[in-house]
Amino acid sequence: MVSLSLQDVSAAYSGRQVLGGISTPALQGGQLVALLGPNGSGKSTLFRRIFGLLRGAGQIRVEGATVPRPIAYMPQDNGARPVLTVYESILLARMQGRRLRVLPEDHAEVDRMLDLLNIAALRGQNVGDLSGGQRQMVGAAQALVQNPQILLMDEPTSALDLSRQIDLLALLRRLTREQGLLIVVAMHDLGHALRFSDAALVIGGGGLVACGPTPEVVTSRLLRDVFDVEARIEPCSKGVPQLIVEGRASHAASRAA
Ligand SMILES: Nc1ncnc2c1ncn2[C@@H]1O[C@H](COP(=O)(O)OP(=O)(O)OP(=O)(O)O)[C@@H](O)[C@H]1O
Repeated sequence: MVSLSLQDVSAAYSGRQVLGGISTPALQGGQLVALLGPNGSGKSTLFRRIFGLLRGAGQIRVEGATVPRPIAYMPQDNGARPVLTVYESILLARMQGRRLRVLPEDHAEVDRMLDLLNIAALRGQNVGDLSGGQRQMVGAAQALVQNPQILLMDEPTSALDLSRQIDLLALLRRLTREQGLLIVVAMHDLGHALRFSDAALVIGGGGLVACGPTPEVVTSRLLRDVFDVEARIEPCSKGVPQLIVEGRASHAASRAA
């Protein structure tokens, strides 16, 4: 099974360090890991560093991979060329790092992704004519069509309506189980993190705040200390943990003073 571990990893832009000293235990395939942290804490930066788009100190270790390019990355803005059709842009993503000789199985994989993500109706449309949510679904298809063993997804549900957020996260979790994939998803919705992720990696203040099983990491205390939110976590009637938000922690503290 594939695994990813970080040892004392840092990242900088033009000499300005944004992240430092990030170490994690081996994140094992078969899991969905939520990457959490406030705006500007460095989630996208950490993805760029892991994917090799940024240099820095420390070690990024991938073990157990059985393909030459085990990692795929879905950035926040997928940068798909607006003049390409949805079908062409997914096919182009599949061909990354390979000679441009399209095989019948490549077409079959693109068709499979269109069906899997329920976007087959968009196949002939230009990417430039899509809505934000539709573009995001195409971005997910572009990442998945590469058949990675580790998938880094930067806020893949931020433009989706609620039912599509649930569908996509449930699909991603199913793929981790069925294919032994390790999927790391940067997200702001801590309720979704509680519901869909196995483990959570939290960054803030330029470093790692916590890494471990989600119910142990995403707690009222973390919400208060890292996100400045007063909240309770309670199981619903089906036993799924729910986040009940009361307000900003600092406002509550200043009212009490
Ligand atoms: N290309 C860049 N050049 C210089 N600084 C950058 C660049 N990209 C990001 N930064 C800085 O690095 C820090 C971390 O940004 P990053 O985008 O990684 O945060 P994030 O956690 O993904 O934020 P958000 O939740 O808002 O998407 C911020 O201070 C940001 O200004």
